[in-house]
Amino acid sequence: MKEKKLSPMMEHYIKVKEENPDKILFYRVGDFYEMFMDDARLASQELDLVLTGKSAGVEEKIPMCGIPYHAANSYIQRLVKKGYKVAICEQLSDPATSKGLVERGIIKVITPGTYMDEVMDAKSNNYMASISISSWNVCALFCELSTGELKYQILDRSLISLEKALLTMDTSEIVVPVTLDKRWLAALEEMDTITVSLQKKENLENEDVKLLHENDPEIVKNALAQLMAYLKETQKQHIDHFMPVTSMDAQSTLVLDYETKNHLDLITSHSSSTKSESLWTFMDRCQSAMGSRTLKQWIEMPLINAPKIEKRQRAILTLKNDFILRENLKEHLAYIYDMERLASRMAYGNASPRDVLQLVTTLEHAKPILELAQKIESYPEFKETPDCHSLYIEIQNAIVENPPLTLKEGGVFKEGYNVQLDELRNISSKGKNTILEIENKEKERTGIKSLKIGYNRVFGYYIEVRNGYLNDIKEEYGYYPKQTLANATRFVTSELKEKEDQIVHAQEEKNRLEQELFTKLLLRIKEDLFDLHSCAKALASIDVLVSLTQLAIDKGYVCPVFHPEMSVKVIEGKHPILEDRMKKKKFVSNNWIMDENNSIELITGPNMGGKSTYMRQNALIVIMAQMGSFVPCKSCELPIFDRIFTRIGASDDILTGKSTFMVEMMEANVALRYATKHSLILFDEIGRGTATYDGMALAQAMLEYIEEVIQAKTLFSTHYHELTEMENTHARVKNVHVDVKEKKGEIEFRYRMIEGKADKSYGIHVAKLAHLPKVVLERATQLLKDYENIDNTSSYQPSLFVMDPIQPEKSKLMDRLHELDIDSMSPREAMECLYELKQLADEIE
Ligand SMILES: Nc1ncnc2c1ncn2[C@@H]1O[C@H](COP(=O)(O)OP(=O)(O)OP(=O)(O)O)[C@@H](O)[C@H]1O
Repeated sequence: MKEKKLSPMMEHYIKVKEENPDKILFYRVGDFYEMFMDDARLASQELDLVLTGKSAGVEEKIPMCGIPYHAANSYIQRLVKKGYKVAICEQLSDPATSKGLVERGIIKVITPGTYMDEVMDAKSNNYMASISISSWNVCALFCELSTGELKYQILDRSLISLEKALLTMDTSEIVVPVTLDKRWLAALEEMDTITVSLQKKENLENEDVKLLHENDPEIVKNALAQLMAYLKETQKQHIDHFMPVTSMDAQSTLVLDYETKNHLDLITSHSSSTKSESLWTFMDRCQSAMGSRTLKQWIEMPLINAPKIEKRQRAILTLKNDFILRENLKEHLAYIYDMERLASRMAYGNASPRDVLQLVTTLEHAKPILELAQKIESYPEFKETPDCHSLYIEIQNAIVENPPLTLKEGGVFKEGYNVQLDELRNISSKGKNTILEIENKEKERTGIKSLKIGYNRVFGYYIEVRNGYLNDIKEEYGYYPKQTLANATRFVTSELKEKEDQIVHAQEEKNRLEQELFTKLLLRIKEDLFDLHSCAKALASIDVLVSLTQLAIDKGYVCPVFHPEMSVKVIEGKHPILEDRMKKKKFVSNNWIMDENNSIELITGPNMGGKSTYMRQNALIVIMAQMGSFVPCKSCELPIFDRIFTRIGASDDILTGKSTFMVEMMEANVALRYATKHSLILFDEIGRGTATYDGMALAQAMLEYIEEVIQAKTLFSTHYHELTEMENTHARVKNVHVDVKEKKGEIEFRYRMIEGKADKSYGIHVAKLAHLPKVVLERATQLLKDYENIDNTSSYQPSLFVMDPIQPEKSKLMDRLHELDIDSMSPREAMECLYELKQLADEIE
């Protein structure tokens, strides 16, 4: 018996699938994208599709599911959001005219990092990162296809720093070299939210070299070459709408690492309370998506340069004082679409006529916005910003006021824009009249009143005559029968055919010409891409400045003052979000005052007393101040901080599954190693995760180290009351505590920070508030009395020993030496590394 073989189409499918094992293959068959075998099983589950079977030549049916091609976008979006890659295998030849198997091939691969449909979340970025590794360090080159942004970060050669950098940027996909160390690859693949793609090494194409600056390190060049090769492979075209790469230079911004951003709920809120929100969503009064994204960047990267901060402050002050200017700007900003993404989509070539309309609307308002913004004196660059007005005039002259959603429907261009298009439009619209004229003429000469001319896709135009009148058709009329129906016959005449050819031809020509003109228009827009991006950036900044002004006005915030000394004077500071959320109770404001010689505020007081809130509010005030915003307090004098370290609340490590205590120690370690005199450290109940004496000993040792060596401004909350003794022995330690009132065994929280130490913990009182069983509370009270009678503190000695300080530079040097993989270094890398080691060593002196 002859062995059954797979059908040629299935054989082709299997071949393509073998070449793309890590992608879900959308295989175009007629009006559907079909998925087969494992892909079909997976997609049917992920997309709730019905799994059917296809007879593909062999006995057993092959699992199959499909989606209509016109609805593919939403399915692709769902798969990509879940981290899958989708390869689109399209029909490349027309099934109607091709003989044998229709030619098919992959036209595009859509991945989490390359997805750039218009429905993507407008306010958030979708970064993908190309990772290149040398034996010395790691470069993460972040790119956003939808905005054309390229920026890099150079990190230590450590997996943890890479993972944190990727999480900080909310990276959806990474491209790594195929040669990547197996251990690293496995760890990166384990990260839940990131899709990993491998790429072979390629050289950087000449035209992409212009994206780099002369002094960009070699490792950045490698990352760019790898990224461009990957994009070419997946997008099947060379991407040429990127802006030149920029460095995410840590030196010019206040460093907030991944943990700090999380602990302070800067971008996403981690609290389970539905009322809570992040600082970003709280502050955001931007009218455009570009503005919201820029505000996010300002929050994540506050400045450390006083003139740059003051530039933003002065702009807010101008806008605050000029009501008319502010209101006029707001009026125009309401019409600003996502110009950054629109311009990139156009340069990429997948823009729709509606996108072009949105760009025109944006540009129409860009000019008055930039003109108005010239009044903001601290931003002289707004005077130089291109308003792209001539491009606006050109597009406006081309596009109708209300263009259709897609090009297919036609009617995108204005009358008078192109002579040839007008002529073709004339012919096809006249065509309808011509057909009507023929119908009337035929009715007259045959005398058949019911005769009519119709159209179908198979026969084109035809004359339909009811069968009862067939005898009235004379031979000289030249009627050729085309189709016989039950009660009528359809004919054509040579005149009808000739007119039909003209009409159909004009229609096809018209469509082709509109497509051609639209492509030309996109290319014209692409010529101004650079200007469009600078204009978009300026509009986004103006939007943020107006938004910050409105926030300051709505909430009565004040302008912070910066000084070179390391003293802090925040009068009546408030937690911006908590203050706003409190409806029934009033938020109690608190001063935060630390003079030059003060380094540590040791905060004691009962649980629920407001210690964490006080620490967080101070960190948020610092961040808001250094991003240029006004702040929630009565007056505010601050130094410029270089970095904020936080250890607040209990959390496990989402990366490596470390215990709460371990994470606490690791975070404390980072602060102790890298904090400087200009840093701000927030330690919330450090040491509570272990036995009391262990915890207390660790806490005191850390405090002593900060006090004696680092001298960073530190807010340290604790329930170890013994630590408050340090105030007497360590000059830079100051005790503060939260005020509570105790009345007949009940406590009343005052949320006010006052000088001095707390005398009691009130833990049992708080437990009572939580409605613990009465018997448990009674037993605890009794035990507490017993404990208090044993004098524990007499054995406790606040230490005065002087520690050998860890020099941050020295530990950095040692870390680097340990990390070195000398065998895999090229002579050049070895040389570069030697220079860097020498520099580190010099810094220690
Ligand atoms: N300044 C304030 N004004 C009004 N209410 C406040 C203030 N500070 C805190 N609260 C309220 O008290 C609650 C507890 O505050 P917070 O978490 O800061 O206490 P805590 O002292 O850190 O407690 P624990 O030691 O248990 O962590 C807050 O959720 C808020 O509702």
